[in-house]
Amino acid sequence: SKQHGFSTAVVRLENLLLFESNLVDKIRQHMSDADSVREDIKRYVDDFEANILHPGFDDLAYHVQHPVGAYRLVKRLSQTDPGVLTHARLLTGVVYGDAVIKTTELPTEEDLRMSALALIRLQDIYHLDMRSLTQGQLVMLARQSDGTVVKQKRITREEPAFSLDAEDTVYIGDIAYNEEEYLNAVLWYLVTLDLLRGREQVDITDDPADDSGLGRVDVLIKLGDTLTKLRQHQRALPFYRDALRMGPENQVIKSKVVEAERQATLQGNVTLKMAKLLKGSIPYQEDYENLCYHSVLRNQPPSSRLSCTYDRTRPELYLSPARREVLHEKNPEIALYHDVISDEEAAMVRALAFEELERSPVVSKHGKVFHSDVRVSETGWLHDNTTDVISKLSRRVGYITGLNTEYPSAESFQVVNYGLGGLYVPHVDYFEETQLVKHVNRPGKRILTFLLYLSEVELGGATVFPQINLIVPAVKNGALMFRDMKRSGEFEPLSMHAGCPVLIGSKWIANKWILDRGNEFKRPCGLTPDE
Ligand SMILES: O=C(O)CCC(=O)C(=O)O
Ligand SMILES: [Fe+2]
Repeated sequence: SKQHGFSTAVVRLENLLLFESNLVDKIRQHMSDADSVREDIKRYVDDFEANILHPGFDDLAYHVQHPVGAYRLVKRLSQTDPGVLTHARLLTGVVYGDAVIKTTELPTEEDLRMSALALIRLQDIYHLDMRSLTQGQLVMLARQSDGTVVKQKRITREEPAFSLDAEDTVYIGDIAYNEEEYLNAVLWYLVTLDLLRGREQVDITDDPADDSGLGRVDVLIKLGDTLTKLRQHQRALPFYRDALRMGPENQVIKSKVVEAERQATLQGNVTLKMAKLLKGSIPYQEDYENLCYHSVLRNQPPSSRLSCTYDRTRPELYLSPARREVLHEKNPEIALYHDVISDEEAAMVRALAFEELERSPVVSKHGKVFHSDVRVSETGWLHDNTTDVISKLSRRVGYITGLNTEYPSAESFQVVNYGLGGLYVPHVDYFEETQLVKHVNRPGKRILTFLLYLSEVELGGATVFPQINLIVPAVKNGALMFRDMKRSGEFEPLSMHAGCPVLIGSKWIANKWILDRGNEFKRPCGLTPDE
């Protein structure tokens, strides 16, 4: 599989959009110099401007940090003829990236599919109102157990407004259906019907199919089929019947109605609850999703501020103490440090890592390394000797933690940029014996995680600990520290943690894992074995 893509690291989309806006500027210039350009180039420029330029809105990055804006960009470019961009580049001399690249790499069909999955995931976990979502607005719903909406919270800026049309929403519904996420598919198909209805009202021609040929009948059948998959035959029936009304001669629809009627009768009057199917492979999935949902709904600093102290325990920290906020006193000890790194340093780390970024791996129970949507991000490793900035930062982590951070007592920095709806589901950072894969960078056991937040995240992307009910917001330039191993040398299962899906933003972090090697004597035993 491909080692990177446009939906697995938001920074790639940011770069792509910068390149495009530069390119379009130059083409415009070219045109105003009275040179004519090819018709397809003109169309490309118009399309770009219609999608990206919003009067009074100059935050270019926001377009791709917003999941609907990003989806639109990926879709537009995955359908753009690469030849057009190649020609435009030759015409203007604008380069993509640092070097002149022969073929401009554009988002693919797979990128579009992953962008759709991101929207499905975000809508699901953050309970986003569908209709608002199609208008590019993120509105969180709170539902009571009986299904009534009790609270709504709008969480996005008003400008710019991106939108999804019926063609988009039915495509996303199909992606959900193919992933067997039927409950999600129903939502996307329902909003598609809604959009088609709205379109019919403004459409004077009485054509039930829209420009793309998508008709109401198709969507009604999809709804019926999806509800059938959910064994909701009673609920499927009205959709099949509506479809039949629009095409009374259609034998396929007729038989669907008959079959649904038969199944509904068999089922009797019991209405099955349409509950979300937890696939069981994600530990603490419900707690995780709840914590993530609340982290955005509340959008406030850490819930438990036990104490905040200035760490001056070491002379190196005396002049510039790291502000230390204790989030969990022990078992495991968890602290948030503020202003560990400067804006300039963070920018430098991001830039250095960019060249190294590759799709993030996950390690199975049996030590197999693979890619999965339980971890949507790209990672790049930075050795201490990369530059002075990195070695200085590594030493600083050593001062703060009181542990040795020099190889082989610690791993290199693992820098991460999350993708669209990027997340990392609950996991522990330590490796069990069965998982010990050969890794040159990991000559020991992980005893402590030091996680630096290298960017602001506008919405979402908190770090959460599902077993101890703790939310840690991604505080730029701050660092989260926790123990993966008890002082006695045993694993600390309560260190299980996760990265919540990024709703809006480009989330960057850097992990420094400190190993037992060479830190044995700096890791005195606690007073009790479980400490
Ligand atoms: O991004 C986060 O908040 C958590 C990341 C994490 O747990 C990891 O990279 O191991
Ligand atoms: Fe982790």
